[in-house]
Amino acid sequence: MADAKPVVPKDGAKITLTNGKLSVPDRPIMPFIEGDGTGRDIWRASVRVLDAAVEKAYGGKRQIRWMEVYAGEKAFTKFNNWLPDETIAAFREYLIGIKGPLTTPIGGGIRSLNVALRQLLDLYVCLRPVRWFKGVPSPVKNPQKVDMVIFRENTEDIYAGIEWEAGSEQVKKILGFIEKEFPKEFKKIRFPGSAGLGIKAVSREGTERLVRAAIEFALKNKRKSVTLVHKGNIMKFTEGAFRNWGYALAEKEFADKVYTWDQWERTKAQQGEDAANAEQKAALQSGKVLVKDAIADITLQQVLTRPDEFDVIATLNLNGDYLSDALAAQVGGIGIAPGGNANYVTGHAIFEATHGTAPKYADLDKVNPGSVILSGEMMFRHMGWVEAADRIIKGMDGAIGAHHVTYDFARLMKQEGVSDTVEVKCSQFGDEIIKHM
Ligand SMILES: NC(=O)C1=CN([C@@H]2O[C@H](COP(=O)(O)OP(=O)(O)OC[C@H]3O[C@@H](n4cnc5c(N)ncnc54)[C@H](OP(=O)(O)O)[C@@H]3O)[C@@H](O)[C@H]2O)C=CC1
Ligand SMILES: O=C(O)CCC(=O)C(=O)O
Ligand SMILES: [Mg+2]
Repeated sequence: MADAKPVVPKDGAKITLTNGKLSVPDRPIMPFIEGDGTGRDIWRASVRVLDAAVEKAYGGKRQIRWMEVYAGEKAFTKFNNWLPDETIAAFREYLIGIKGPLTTPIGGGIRSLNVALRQLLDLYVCLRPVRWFKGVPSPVKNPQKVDMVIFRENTEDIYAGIEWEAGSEQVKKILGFIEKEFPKEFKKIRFPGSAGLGIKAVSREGTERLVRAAIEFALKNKRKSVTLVHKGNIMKFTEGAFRNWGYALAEKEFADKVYTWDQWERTKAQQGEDAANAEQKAALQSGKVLVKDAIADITLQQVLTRPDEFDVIATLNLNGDYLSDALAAQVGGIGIAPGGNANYVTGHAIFEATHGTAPKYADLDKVNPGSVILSGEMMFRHMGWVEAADRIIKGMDGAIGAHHVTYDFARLMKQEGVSDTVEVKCSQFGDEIIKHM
């Protein structure tokens, strides 16, 4: 079996990070994973758009040197290995990369390769901006009110993959331990004989680095608020602790730049509600960012009914997963939902769509490549290649404005009575974006 060592482009150079500052050469080597299922069609369309944006912006002065690295079905077929060490090493060495979606079997089989990549590279922020592009069909009346940026904790929570199957020797051992050491809690396990078990680990360090990144983003981008989304009323020492550590971090590290609902509560207890309201009003008028919190279930209702009350959202891994797909629906769907996974200290980052491999559409040249293309747009902006990023936005606006769109947008546009809608293939949507750059 061949080894999975990537072929390094000869005239490319590495992106590096020195004293927290990215240094991007004109021909950066960029590792990419094509992805499973629809990933193949999407990548083919996306790479053309990304290259065209760079060409139009810099006329040959800058070019990406793509370097394929392997994971998922392609890696397994070629190398009998779902996630070769060489792939991790390449993302480590070249700092920034991009990937298509990878399949994860349900209820057994391999654990998520997507999650593994995030954990192995300690990419603790999953950043998923959700905003509406003019003309994108939406199931809600005011999609322009949706402008949120999700900071999803990416390395902890129930996603750490510490689980044991019902009936296994491991479960029997753990249950025996709980029964002996924590008999009161053991009694709360309704059907111990047939229960599977999972561990939800949420730490202060993990929370603090995520919330710090969210607040820094809000300050840098002049956003109004950061909402800590949790289910802390039920899961007190994990999700509740996330809320409490988040507030404490905000007040400790950003005292002169934020106002928190915890402060409001304390002032209310000491001086009454009017004083607390006046204090909050003055703080916000002076330009401070409001740090507040919301319980996860009602959040899912309120992001729909009162989207303008949400801006930056900092949340745990599972909540962030649910929220990102739900919010994507409001701005046209998962076909246009980009993202990035990053470690803000080491500089490592892998950009990827929010959606998965949509296997029923694999190799039909049908789905929307928009999410991966916009993930590339985020990547260019992150690299400081803003002119190329702007070209992508211009191309996307133009293609959508011309109503030449993939099936997902066409379906919604037809429902909205947009009579000149033309449904195009995945590859053709890429052409449309390039045409309008
Ligand atoms: N980061 C990653 O790599 C991720 C991987 N996955 C994995 O992907 C696999 C499939 O997961 P599944 O739950 O079906 O979720 P998917 O996101 O793959 O697909 C769900 C539905 O979303 C719509 N959709 C997805 N991608 C696009 C696109 N590019 N353009 C337009 N519409 C799109 C389709 O809707 P419709 O049917 O209405 O047309 C599709 O049926 C699983 O193995 C899962 O684990 C899932 C999420 C993220
Ligand atoms: O890894 C997977 O298969 C799913 C991950 C996912 O849904 C996500 O990160 O949004
Ligand atoms: Mg998801």
